[in-house]
Parts: sequence; C-alpha cells; structure tokens
Amino acid sequence: MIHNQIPTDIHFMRRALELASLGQGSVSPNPMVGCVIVHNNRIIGEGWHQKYGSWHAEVNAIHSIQEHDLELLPESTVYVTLEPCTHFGKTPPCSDLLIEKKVRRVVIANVDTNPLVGGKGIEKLKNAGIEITTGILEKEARWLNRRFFTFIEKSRPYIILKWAQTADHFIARLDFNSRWISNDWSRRLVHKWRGEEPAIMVGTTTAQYDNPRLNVRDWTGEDPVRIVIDRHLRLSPSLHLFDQTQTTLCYNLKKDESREYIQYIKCASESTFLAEMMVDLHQRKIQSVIVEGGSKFLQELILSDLWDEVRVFTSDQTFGTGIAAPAFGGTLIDKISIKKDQLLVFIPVTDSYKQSIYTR
Ligand SMILES: NC(=O)C1=CN([C@@H]2O[C@H](COP(=O)(O)OP(=O)(O)OC[C@H]3O[C@@H](n4cnc5c(N)ncnc54)[C@H](OP(=O)(O)O)[C@@H]3O)[C@@H](O)[C@H]2O)C=CC1
Ligand SMILES: Nc1c(N[C@@H]2O[C@H](COP(=O)(O)O)[C@@H](O)[C@H]2O)[nH]c(=O)[nH]c1=O
Ligand SMILES: [Zn+2]
Repeated sequence: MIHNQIPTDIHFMRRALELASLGQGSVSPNPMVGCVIVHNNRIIGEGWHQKYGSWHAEVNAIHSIQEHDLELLPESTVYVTLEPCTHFGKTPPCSDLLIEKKVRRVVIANVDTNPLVGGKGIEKLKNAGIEITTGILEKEARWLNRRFFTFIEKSRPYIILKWAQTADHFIARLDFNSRWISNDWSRRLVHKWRGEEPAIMVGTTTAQYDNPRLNVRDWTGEDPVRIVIDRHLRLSPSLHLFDQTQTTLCYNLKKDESREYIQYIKCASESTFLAEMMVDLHQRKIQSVIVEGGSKFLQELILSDLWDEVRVFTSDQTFGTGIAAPAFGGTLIDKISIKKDQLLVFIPVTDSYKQSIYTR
C-alpha cells in the first residue's frame, strides 16, 4: 500500500463505522457492519446492515449506487468494517457479489472471528485478484462490535453490569428501598441502554422487593428479554416480571418448564449455576445482557469474571447505612456528569484491546 493512502483509508473507514453503528439494537446476534464505496475520493455508494436477517452492508451499498455510477465499480474501493462473508446464511455471500462487480480494492477493519467466515472472505477476494488492506481502525471497529466478538470468542453474552449508588456507596437502604438513587436523567439513559441490549437480568431479591418491569418506557426501543435468577423458585407469579407482556427466562435449580412468555430453565447444581446459564444464553443466541442488580448477584458475576463493562451512577445522596454496592477493580474508560450524578464506565483491567483505544 502507498503510505499516503492511510489517512484517506481512515477517513472513509470512519464513515463506514458511523454507518455500521446505525444498526445498533436491530442486528443482534449479527455484527453491526457499514460499507462505503469510493471512486476517486468521491463516495458513490453507502450502506449498512439494518436488521437481522436482511441484506448485508455491502449489498445495500451497491444497491445505493446511482445507475450512471455503476460503471465506476471496477475502479472503486470498498470500505467495509468487517471481512465480507463467504457463507450462504440468510443472504448470499457478499464476497461473491464484490467479485462479480469486479471492484478494484477492498479495505477491511476487522477480520471476522466467526468460524464460518474467519479469513475465508479475504482469501476468496485475493484469489479473485482484488487488492486487500486490513486493520484500518481495527480497534475502534472491535469496540463497536464488542458484543459480537465476545459472544463468538467467549461463547457467552457480552455482560454489562449497571447500578446506581449513593455517595457513600450504598445501592439500597436496609429495608431494601432503593427508589431512587440516581436522578431522572440518569434513569432515562438507562432506558436507552435497555433498548440497546437483547436481554436484561436481575437477582431474586431485587425482583422481590423492587418488582421491576425491566422494559423500555422512557426512551424508544424494543423491550429486552427479561431474565431473573430464582434458584429455589421463591418468587411470586404476581410480579411484573411474570406479567406476560414480554418474554421472561427464569434460571433455577428446580424445574424446566416452557410457557408462552415464561421459560423456567433448570441448572444442575449451585456450583455450576452461572456457567450453565452462560451456555444456555449462548445457545439462545442472546449476544449481550445488561445486569441491573442487585448487589449480591452483581458481586457473584464479578467474582466469576463474568463481566465486560461496569456502568455505575453515583449520586450526591448519602444513606449512612444500607446494602453496600459491589466491589470490583477495573480500568476507567469514561466519566460523564448527569446533573448531580456522576456516571463512570469501567472495563476489566485485562482487556488490552479495549484499553488501547483509550490510552493512545
Ligand atoms: N441501586 C441500584 O442500582 C439497585 C438496587 N437494588 C436493590 O438491591 C437490593 C437487592 O440486592 P441484593 O440483596 O444484593 O440481592 P440480589 O437481587 O442480588 O439477589 C441475590 C441474588 O444472588 C443470587 N446468588 C447468590 N449466590 C449466588 C451464587 N453463588 N451463584 C449464583 N447466584 C447467586 C441469589 O439467588 P437465589 O436467591 O435464587 O438463591 C439471588 O438471585 C434491593 O433492595 C434493590 O432495591 C437492586 C438493583 C439495582
Ligand atoms: N434504584 C435505582 C435503580 N434500580 C433498578 O431499576 C429497576 C426498576 O426498573 P423498572 O421497574 O423498570 O423501573 C430495579 O429493579 C433496579 O434494577 N436503577 C437506577 O438507574 N437508579 C436507581 O436509583
Ligand atoms: Zn455478507
């Protein structure tokens, strides 16, 4: 590659990433993918993967090209955030399409670690004589698709732990009342987040005392699948979680049972409970989950290294006494003030690829 091509490649890949991000919340368990087609520094086509099961980014980008520009394809560069696919999934392989259109060059951010694709797309394009560049904005693209890559590489959902704590680090009063620690604006942001993940999870005591709805009310977005831990089936069926307005999965040690909106999933033992739950969630293709407490359950996940992001709101209220917030160690990657609340975002210390984005 000619050295001075890199700033140009970064410029157009940034646009492709921007387009990819428009698929957030609609494409899971697929990755978000964006594509930009460029001829002589002019964008002639753009597209992104818009919905699970629908056309891939490359197809949408090619379809967006105006009739009179189609002849430019053999002299064009395709910027795509993920290696083009080679398999017949819900749509035909994108690598075949790019070969058929005889594009000159393909620039890729991430090689796909999906075993169905893994390097095969690049190989196929190269064999067809197409020039390939990889690794442009690789870390940024991996961060955007962190849910997808974690799901594929760790065979479990990407796990976001979220809680609100007082300035003296309590998540509830001693009588289990936690309404409300964070302010209206922070809680509205949480509703946006709920719409961004396919599933939301809480522990038994939280389900019992808060009787949460766990839906998206203060933002627009699809309601996530609700997941509750109730190992000994102590929860009352009259809770909102079981109101049949949305699917609820209940992981327990007692029974397997499937009803229209409620599925009880039995894990074999206490000691393997969390691991079994992860296997089951992976099988159900639940790519990510936001865990909204309580403290005990969050702590169990932290102790088992089952987390990828912590988002914690700290308000200016103090309780003096109460249920302590979970303890954890992580690397701070973001800090935002929301009126008087402070939102801090952490990732595990060991996640070097994510950290490198923030420490450059
Ligand atoms: N401020 C905030 O952001 C939030 C505050 N809250 C507050 O927190 C309080 C409840 O929190 P807390 O008392 O900590 O309870 P939790 O809601 O965390 O309930 C404890 C959970 O941990 C499970 N558990 C315990 N040990 C294990 C293990 N080894 N493996 C797997 N699971 C395990 C329990 O299972 P089981 O019981 O089935 O045995 C139960 O589901 C409420 O007052 C609520 O209002 C809740 C959420 C958020
Ligand atoms: N108290 C508290 C939170 N509590 C979380 O919100 C849940 C209630 O959800 P819903 O019934 O859908 O409104 C509750 O069970 C707990 O998980 N969240 C916050 O952002 N800030 C707060 O101060
Ligand atoms: Zn494809």
